[in-house]
Amino acid sequence: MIADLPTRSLGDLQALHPGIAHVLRLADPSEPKPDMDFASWLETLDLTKLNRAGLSIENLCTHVETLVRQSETLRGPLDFSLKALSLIAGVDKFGGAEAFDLEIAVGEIVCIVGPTGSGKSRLLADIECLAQGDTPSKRKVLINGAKPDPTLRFGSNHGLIAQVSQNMNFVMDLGVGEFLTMHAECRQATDADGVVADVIVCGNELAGERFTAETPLTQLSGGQSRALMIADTALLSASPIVLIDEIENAGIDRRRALDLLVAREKIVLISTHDPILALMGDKRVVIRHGAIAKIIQTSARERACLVELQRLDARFTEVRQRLRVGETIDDEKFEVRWMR
Ligand SMILES: Nc1ncnc2c1ncn2[C@@H]1O[C@H](COP(=O)(O)OP(=O)(O)OP(=O)(O)O)[C@@H](O)[C@H]1O
Repeated sequence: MIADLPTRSLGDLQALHPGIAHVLRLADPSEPKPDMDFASWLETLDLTKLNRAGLSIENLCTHVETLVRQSETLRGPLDFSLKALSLIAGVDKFGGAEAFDLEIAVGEIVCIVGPTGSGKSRLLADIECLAQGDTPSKRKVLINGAKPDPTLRFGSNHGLIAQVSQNMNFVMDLGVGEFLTMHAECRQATDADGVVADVIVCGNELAGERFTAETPLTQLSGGQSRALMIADTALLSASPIVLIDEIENAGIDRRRALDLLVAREKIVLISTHDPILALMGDKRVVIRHGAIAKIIQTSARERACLVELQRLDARFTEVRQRLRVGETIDDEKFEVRWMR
């Protein structure tokens, strides 16, 4: 959880993002309590009523936290331009020295690979909190080659990093368009309607399955919500560093998603178990026992393999789609194509 969230007043939180005011009202329709802190307010909630509204303390906290982070990343441009992000080596899970530092330039995509539990999310979390030797991995993060200004680190409004997390369950009873309009307003976009329409078009290109401005957020599928958040991060967020904890392989156009983010001159780090995504990066970082064990530049031959893998993936997607809609795959024409 964001460190100071429990002690922030409801009034402060509401002022941060109109979506937060909406969620708080949903959970507690009684008189507003602007002076009460978030933790004390949670204790006053009636769990039965909360459940009836489709909420729980856990998803309420996750949601408010997501919106607080979003309001931070929706802020105006930073007052400096990001050129490079560096991760100075720390220690592995056994306290042994990590073998490599990591240098990432603007416009680069870095994929983080490694077995389950090896420490991929830890690496992303180190970047997210601009670690300074004070996390289990003892890594240090540098911005443009220097230790980040403490205001960037502890000011809860730094807007340097946007995170697209695995947990994108919306609890808000809002349409996609209303939700995006709130973002555009927070961001003080000059053409809010235009940018909202662009995010919806992009989200649809990524998701495959169409949604509209009127689609309620709660009805989006996992893939659609992820696609919406990626389009929103690319087009509306000012943050130059984007952290993504896996993009589902079902249904999202991964290449387009990455192109969209990189076109905005962002540094993108993706933790993934997906071979296609892993090969789409400029380089991939291999994590073992909590530390960087290798940094591999994606070679021309690997890129050629990627083309072949994408061809197979397209076939696989086609079979999935046909089976999903009740078709069979035993017609001769399809078999001939499949064997090619
Ligand atoms: N260098 C380290 N030192 C100490 N603990 C670490 C280190 N790296 C990772 N860990 C811890 O190991 C556990 C597993 O790490 P993490 O969740 O990052 O793995 P992961 O590779 O993301 O797993 P998955 O693929 O299942 O999502 C976490 O509790 C994490 O804090």
